[in-house]
Formats: sequence, structure tokens, C-alpha cells
Amino acid sequence: MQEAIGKANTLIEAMGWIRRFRGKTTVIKLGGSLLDDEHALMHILLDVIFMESVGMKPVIVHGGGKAINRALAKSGIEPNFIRGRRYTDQATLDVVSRVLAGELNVFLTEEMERLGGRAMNLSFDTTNVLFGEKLPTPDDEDLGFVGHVTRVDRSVIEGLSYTDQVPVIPSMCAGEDGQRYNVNADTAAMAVAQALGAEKLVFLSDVNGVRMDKDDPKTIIHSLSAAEARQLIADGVIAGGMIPKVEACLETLGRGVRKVHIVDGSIRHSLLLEIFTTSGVGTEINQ
Ligand SMILES: Nc1ncnc2c1ncn2[C@@H]1O[C@H](COP(=O)(O)OP(=O)(O)O)[C@@H](O)[C@H]1O
Ligand SMILES: CC(=O)N[C@@H](CCC(=O)OP(=O)(O)O)C(=O)O
Repeated sequence: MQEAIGKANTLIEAMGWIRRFRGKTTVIKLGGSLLDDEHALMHILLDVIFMESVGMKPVIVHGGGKAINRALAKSGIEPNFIRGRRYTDQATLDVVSRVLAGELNVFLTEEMERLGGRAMNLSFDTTNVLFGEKLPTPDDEDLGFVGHVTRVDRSVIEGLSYTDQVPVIPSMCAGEDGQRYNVNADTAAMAVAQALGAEKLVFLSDVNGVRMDKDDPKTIIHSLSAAEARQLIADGVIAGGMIPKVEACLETLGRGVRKVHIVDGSIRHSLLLEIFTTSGVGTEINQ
């Protein structure tokens, strides 16, 4: 009896959160490390399907850095990162296109359908929704075909959301002349969240959030203001791959997205817990 009452209370609490987020867009960024974890990925996709089925509007933007590294190794190409971004020559671009826009984008969409959801892959091979240009960099830091997003085709994404399909978008963009570019997946997710005026942007990573000591999960910081996040970058507490993520969060907050979260996607239901509880499980960055 007590157990049944507990379950009913949980359901009633969940209904409140569902009402609050129904009809609102959440952009979910899937990082490369999670795409390698079959079990974690299945649970994340089930959470996304749940969100869609209760009327929330999830949109997936994905990277795939690890899969790209493996594919490059097979082609005998050494990965080369400059300030967290991959130097992308023509041969690298071909591999990135194949892995991100071809394989991973199709795999994620098919996996969602297999799990009972409805999803649509939005890539160069179907409908491209991310447009951009070569990322401007200083002359001595040329990154080749690395781009940034300057325009998002909102109507296609919103059209899918309103017909109860989850848009799945790889982190690549096309120039107005048709040139393809490789885009850092955190910044691609940020551009999509801004363009859609998303209620939330969730970065699912392989760490439990921003930590005071990057190697100690217990030092997680649950809530950070923009000013505190900037200070932690300046102090070197936030480093490496966490910098572009937090910088993307800060830029997103300045442009209308209400809340940004960094969450460990390998914890079961971390996505739902972050959305449906007041304390959450990851790091929330607020304006
Ligand atoms: N303060 C910090 N808190 C948490 N992680 C940090 C911090 N500083 C650096 N990092 C590093 O950032 C990494 C996450 O970024 P990244 O590997 O790019 O993730 P993803 O593949 O999900 O985009 C962590 O694995 C961690 O090694
Ligand atoms: C320009 C640039 O660095 N692009 C990234 C795109 C994929 C990505 O960002 O994937 P993760 O989210 O797994 O890191 C790359 O080539 O690895």
C-alpha cells in the first residue's frame, strides 16, 4: 500500500513537470563518448522517446569525435586538434561526413524507431538544416574545413516536432555555395538551441557535470552563475573539452535560452532527472 502511494505521488509530481515543459523545446547534445556506450545510449534514447510522447519537443544534435578518430585511424590519418577543434583537410572532411552525417545520424534515427519512437535524420543526404561558413581564425591557426553555424532552418525542425517526430541533427553545416564544414558539436547544439529559442539545452557527456577537481566526481558543482563559470575558466578549474561546452552554455544563455545543463548521460535516466527534479543530477548554468 505504502509503495503504491509512493508511486502515485511520483506520478503526480511528474505530471506537474510535464505540464510545465509540454510544447517547449529541449535541445539534447549527445557527445562522442556516450555514442560508444550501447547501454547508456539506449536508455538516453528511451528518455527522449518518453519526452516526445508526453508532448515535450526534444531535438537531438550529435557529435561523434571518438568514432571519427577510429575511422581516421583506419585511413591512416592522424587526428590533429587545435584548441579543442579538429584540423579538417579534404581527406578528414570526407571521413567526418561519412561518420557523422552518414553512419551515426542514420544509426541514431533507426535506433529510436527500433525502440518505438519516431525520428527523422536531418543530414546532407536527406534535408540539411544547418548552414554556415568557414570558422574565422587567426592566420597562423587555420583549421581547414571547420565551420560555424550562421543559419538554422527552423521551419523544418519545428515542422517535425509538431508532427511528433524527433529531429536528429549531425554537427556539420553547409556554406551557401554548398561547401560542407565540420562543426564542433557543442557549438552546433548551441546554435540550434538559440535558433529555436529552446527552453533548455542539455549537454550529455561522460562526466557528471562541472567539477572543482576534474578527476573527482564528488566535487561536482550543481549550480553555477555565468559569472562564476567565467571565473572558473580563468582560474583553470574548467579545462580541456569542458571549456567549449561551458563557453557554448554562456553564449547560449546570453541569447534567450533559459537554462543549460551539463549532465552525465551514462547515469540511468539522468536526462529525465535533470529536467523533472528541482536539484537535478548535473550542473545547471543560469544567467
Ligand atoms: N572542471 C571540470 N569538470 C569536469 N570535466 C572537466 C573539467 N575540466 C576539464 N574537464 C574535462 O572535460 C571532459 C568533457 O569534455 P569532452 O571530452 O569534450 O566531452 P564530450 O565528448 O561529451 O563533448 C571531461 O571528460 C574532463 O576530462
Ligand atoms: C570541428 C570539430 O572539432 N568537430 C568535431 C565534431 C564532432 C564532435 O564535436 O563530437 P564530440 O561531441 O563527440 O566531441 C570533430 O571533428 O571531432
